[in-house]
Amino acid sequence: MEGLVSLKTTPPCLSFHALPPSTKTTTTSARKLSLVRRSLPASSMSTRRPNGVVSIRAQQSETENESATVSPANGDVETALKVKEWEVGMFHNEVAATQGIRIRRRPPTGPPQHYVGPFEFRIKSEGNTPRNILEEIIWHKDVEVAQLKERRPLFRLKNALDSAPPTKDFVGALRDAYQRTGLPGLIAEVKKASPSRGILREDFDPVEIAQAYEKGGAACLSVLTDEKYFKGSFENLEVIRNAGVKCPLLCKEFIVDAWQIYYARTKGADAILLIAAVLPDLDIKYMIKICKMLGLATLVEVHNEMEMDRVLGIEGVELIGINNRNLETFEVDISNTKKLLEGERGQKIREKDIIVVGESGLFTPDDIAYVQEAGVKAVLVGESIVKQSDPGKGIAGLFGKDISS
Ligand SMILES: O=C(O)c1ccccc1NCC(=O)[C@H](O)[C@H](O)COP(=O)(O)O
Repeated sequence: MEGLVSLKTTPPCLSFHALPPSTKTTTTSARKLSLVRRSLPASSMSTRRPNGVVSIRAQQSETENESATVSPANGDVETALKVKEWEVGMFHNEVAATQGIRIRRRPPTGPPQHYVGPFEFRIKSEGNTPRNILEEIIWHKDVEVAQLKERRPLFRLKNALDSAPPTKDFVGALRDAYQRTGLPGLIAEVKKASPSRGILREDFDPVEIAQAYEKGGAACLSVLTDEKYFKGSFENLEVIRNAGVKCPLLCKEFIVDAWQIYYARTKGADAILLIAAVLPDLDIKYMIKICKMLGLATLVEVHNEMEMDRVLGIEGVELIGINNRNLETFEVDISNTKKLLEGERGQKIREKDIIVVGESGLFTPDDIAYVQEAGVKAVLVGESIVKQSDPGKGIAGLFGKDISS
């Protein structure tokens, strides 16, 4: 534990004995926790601390620390589950690293924000500070999804899933648009803000923007649902779907858990984004299967050669997005699309009849021509069109011609 940064309600010298009696450990609960820990695989018995399980004093012995973490108020089972959940997160980080994935699912030393009884405090260390914005988003998402799942467990979504109308054909819409116009099919993004650009549009009406995009010739729409970093929401997805928009809808979310896919389906999604920089192969395979079962398309997003090679090795991928934005540094370079489609990779993509979507940083007809020349049959565009007073007309500006008919 490297440093206590801020302490909200906690006394200056935080120690186990300073805590109210309700947070003290009972001998039985400590014994039960130790049994749970013993039942975990040997490889996972590291000294790192589990999420939500806090070691309070830097100099405490391991036994004392464990005692201090168990709260009878929360219950033994809850504590045991937290330990297991944390172990799974750590295992996930390890598997991901073997596939060249640099984004860790969870902070290796536990979250910076801690709660013990009525106390809340922050501990900052190298191990709980995200290395870049994508990692920060993912750590936040992991916690957010755990809370959402608790409120709406899968079995509660069942009715909404059973009564959801059939999904629309996302891939078919892109193919049709390409055939109709001879230009890449447009996935137009309903995007209010982004971490790299801040607020893109103050007068943001998701339905108005979606309808303008549809009128302007978009084949599909992408709706950002992340609230914290993009000021999007699942409500936006739902209102756009319920407003009678015919374009298939991509749920633009940072998926870390299959639960989000089911939830997106209940909110009107027709397609889901899976980010290879975040998800190991096994997760991608599993999630593609779930999507297929639910009638959803998947757009699997890559940023570099290694991710492209991994994704090309996965069966059942129909759409690959090449993001020109480095999600770790924000740098945008549209030549990334060209680089990843050269040589054998491009050949494999054509053989597999995969549609490639060029994503991010596309502003002009020349940009569109450049990525089309590189081999894309679809593009995903946000900033350059959402910022126009009439986003529909912005589409004509982007393509250099009216593509609505
Ligand atoms: O847009 C960002 O700043 C961003 C930051 C971190 C992770 C993802 C981010 N964007 C998601 C996207 O991929 C874009 O919204 C999408 O490709 C459209 O890009 P653009 O046309 O440049 O708005």
